[in-house]
Amino acid sequence: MVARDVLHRAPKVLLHDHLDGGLRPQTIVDLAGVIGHELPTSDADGLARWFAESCNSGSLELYLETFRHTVAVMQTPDALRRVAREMVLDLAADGVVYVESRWAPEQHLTAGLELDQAVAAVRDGLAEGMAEARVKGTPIVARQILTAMRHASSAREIAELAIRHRDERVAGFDIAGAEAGYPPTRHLDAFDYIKRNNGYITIHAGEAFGLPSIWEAVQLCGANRLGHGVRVIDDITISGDQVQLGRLASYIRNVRVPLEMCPSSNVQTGAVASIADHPIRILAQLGFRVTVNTDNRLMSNTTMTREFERLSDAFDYQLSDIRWLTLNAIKSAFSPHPDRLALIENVIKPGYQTLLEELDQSA
Ligand SMILES: O=c1[nH]cnc2c1ncn2[C@@H]1O[C@H](CO)[C@@H](O)[C@H]1O
Ligand SMILES: [Zn+2]
Repeated sequence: MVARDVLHRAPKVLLHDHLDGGLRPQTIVDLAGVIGHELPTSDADGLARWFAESCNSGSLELYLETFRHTVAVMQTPDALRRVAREMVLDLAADGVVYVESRWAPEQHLTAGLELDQAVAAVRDGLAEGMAEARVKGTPIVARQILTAMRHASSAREIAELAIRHRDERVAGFDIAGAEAGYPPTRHLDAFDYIKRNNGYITIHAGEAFGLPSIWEAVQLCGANRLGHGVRVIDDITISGDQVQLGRLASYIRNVRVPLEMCPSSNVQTGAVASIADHPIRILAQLGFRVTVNTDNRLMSNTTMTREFERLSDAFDYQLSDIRWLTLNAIKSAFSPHPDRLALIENVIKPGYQTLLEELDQSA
């Protein structure tokens, strides 16, 4: 098991974190006060508990209902900028050196914002957060992923928005929301648009629904990464020390499709029974391109440090395992290859080297 302090200091990479799932409780209270939005409680600690408890139902649909409150307070450029800036600062303080933060612009238009304005507000918040983090000595690279809601019909418009802003810190395109009943192929035209424009796609798939969703995402929609993807385990048969991969699982492993796994979130929505039962362990052993993510820090009352701590507890992961997971993540980022190499060589490898040497000396 790796000590919390070591995990905290280790450079970390976060590919799957929802901007509207990571607000500071006090910020929700502040912003709700300004617009007169009614919250379950106006006490920040009480609100943090309310989110975490409401999200423990074992149902993705109930889990998603809580976003009503965070989305409600993120409807103006000021609010979006503040939330984005604070997200960057909170992650930098947790030792995250690279983040792709996702959110669904179509959910932020109720006060009259235009899609492009909303994206610009988040871009400005990211820039402010990065500049402040650099001054604090905790540099971080922050980008956004634009999500379309899978039950809605704006996906093509959001795909165009993502391409239009790709040179302004928009790294890629995603779909999220309730999975059962809303297969990825509902939005084929959006994915097609992204592909034709050489953009990048991640798809929430294999979380609340199984292999057909994963297959569509990868083979019909051209997903470069899978959000969660936990159910790929359904295509793997294990009996004793015999392991048999089905064609889909083999394909995903062979072409190195990154799996954005979110352990705490998966337990809350019932995708897995417990951290100890999480398929991440076996998938990592089998050599899948596994990454570790927070999904929604507010709803899961978590951080990257905490996710690694829980895995390290459950599976006796060592710092070398955390390093492998982090390298998987940065290799899978939607940023230019030379930028990723620079982060690996200048930040991630040296960061782990220092920590590993410290651990050696104290052993
Ligand atoms: O784990 C998840 N699975 C599916 N959808 C999610 C998850 N977490 C958040 N969202 C959805 O994504 C929207 C944009 O950020 C959120 O508003 C929420 O509805
Ligand atoms: Zn998610």
